[in-house]
Amino acid sequence: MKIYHLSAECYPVAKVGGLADVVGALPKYQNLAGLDAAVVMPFYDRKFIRENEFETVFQSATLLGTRRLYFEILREKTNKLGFPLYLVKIPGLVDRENIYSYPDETEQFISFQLAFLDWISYSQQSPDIIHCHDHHSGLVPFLLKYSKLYARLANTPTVFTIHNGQYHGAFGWDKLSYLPEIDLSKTGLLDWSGGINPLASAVRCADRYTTVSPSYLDELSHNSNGLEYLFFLERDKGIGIINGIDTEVWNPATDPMIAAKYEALKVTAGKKENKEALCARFNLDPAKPVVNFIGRLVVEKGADVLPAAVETSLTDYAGKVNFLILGTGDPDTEKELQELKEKFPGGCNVYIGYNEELAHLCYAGSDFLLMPSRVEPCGLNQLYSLRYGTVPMVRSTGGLKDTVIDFGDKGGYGIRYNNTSVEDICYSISRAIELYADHKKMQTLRKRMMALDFSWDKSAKQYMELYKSIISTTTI
Ligand SMILES: Nc1ncnc2c1ncn2[C@@H]1O[C@H](COP(=O)(O)OP(=O)(O)O[C@H]2O[C@H](CO)[C@@H](O)[C@H](O)[C@H]2O)[C@@H](O)[C@H]1O
Repeated sequence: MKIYHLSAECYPVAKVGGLADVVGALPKYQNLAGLDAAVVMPFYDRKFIRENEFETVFQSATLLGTRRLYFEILREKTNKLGFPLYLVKIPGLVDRENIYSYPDETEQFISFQLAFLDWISYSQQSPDIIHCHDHHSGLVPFLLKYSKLYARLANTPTVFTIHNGQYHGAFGWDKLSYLPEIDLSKTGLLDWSGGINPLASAVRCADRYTTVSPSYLDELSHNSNGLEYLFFLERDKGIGIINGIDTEVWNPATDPMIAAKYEALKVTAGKKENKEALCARFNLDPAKPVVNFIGRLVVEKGADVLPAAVETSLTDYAGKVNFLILGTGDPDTEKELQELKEKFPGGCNVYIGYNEELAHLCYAGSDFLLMPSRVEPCGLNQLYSLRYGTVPMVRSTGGLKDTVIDFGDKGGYGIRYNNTSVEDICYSISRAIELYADHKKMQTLRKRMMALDFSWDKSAKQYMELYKSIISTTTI
């Protein structure tokens, strides 16, 4: 079965967050299971691409309105990621350093999708499934079905996965001319609230859509930044499949990015060594619990309440807890966190920026991982923390609800709370401090967490079943 995954991110080529982790891992597991899965993504001026060898497998020109854009499809020569990796390069438009936030982002992602479709169309390919991820590739299901240019591919089965339903990639109807000739009676399938909405269009036009956890599928009809009614209407087309993690990249027994490798049997000693390295680097006290936050400093992740929650905890439980925050995002939150670092030296430290290696050390060396997310479609951080024997402290939402059981419940191992609020976070911190003091309990929980299996095997199987069910219905 031939599958193309289309995505703006893919680890280790270009990563901003969890989308990259999923697209960098799922195809690998699919190939191990006997499928033929490849990734197609935009070209970026980044280290991985500069340092690896690529060959041009196709070149042509596509039309974006009246602009004629030359493009190339490059393929990584050695399949070193465990799957074929293809890059769409369009000089001057899709060849820059950053992944997001250029003023012509709409033009970038539309032309990326058009070049991909031109390539498979002109080179007479017939993939069994085109699997699109998030809004950056959300126009593909519509274009396949309703553009005359791609009529040969009109019955190609498509799956659309929503990693983040808050971003839609919407743009105005004045840019309709960027699309090739389409069936104008179908333009309603592009529209939401008076604009072209790639996420909404993909939900309607893909054969099936998936969310990265079952709970998130339920939540989208209550909270999806204006698409609630659409998700209510299209509920039956959706399926929630929880993300897995790449257990080769995230493995404390072999991880080259941590200070000391460890297995479940030696978890106490292994974490101690990593914690000492982490505390030495950030001037924290290894005798106290280290509570860590890793992620984008945005409202979705509850980062705006972090400064007040950390300050209140460090005041109310003075001398009993340390905080370490690794993230980047909203400038006001960054500033408030930096101020806390000055106010509580030795109690709180902050690393503003993106640092993959440090993230690994944090999962290994922290005792608790705080995730007060308002929205969390799946969440990978809590899965990584479980793998490294670090207790996740999560707000009960989306994938966090589906993957973390409170240690007060039977078989539990994490800390759960209901609200993204200073009160709930501080109360959870008090529970963490108490738990940390009980060495025996901590050891039991660490072993329990490390024995959990969140590898891709089960989820990859669910995607395979989904593909098969779509193929069997589209070919009848
Ligand atoms: N400053 C920093 N330095 C180093 N590493 C950092 C970092 N900030 C974040 N990371 C890393 O980025 C990843 C974040 O993944 P998440 O799944 O938690 O969130 P994200 O919101 O990006 O993904 C969206 O897509 C994924 C995948 O489907 C869903 O799990 C999630 O809920 C959804 O919001 C992790 O690998 C984390 O370690």
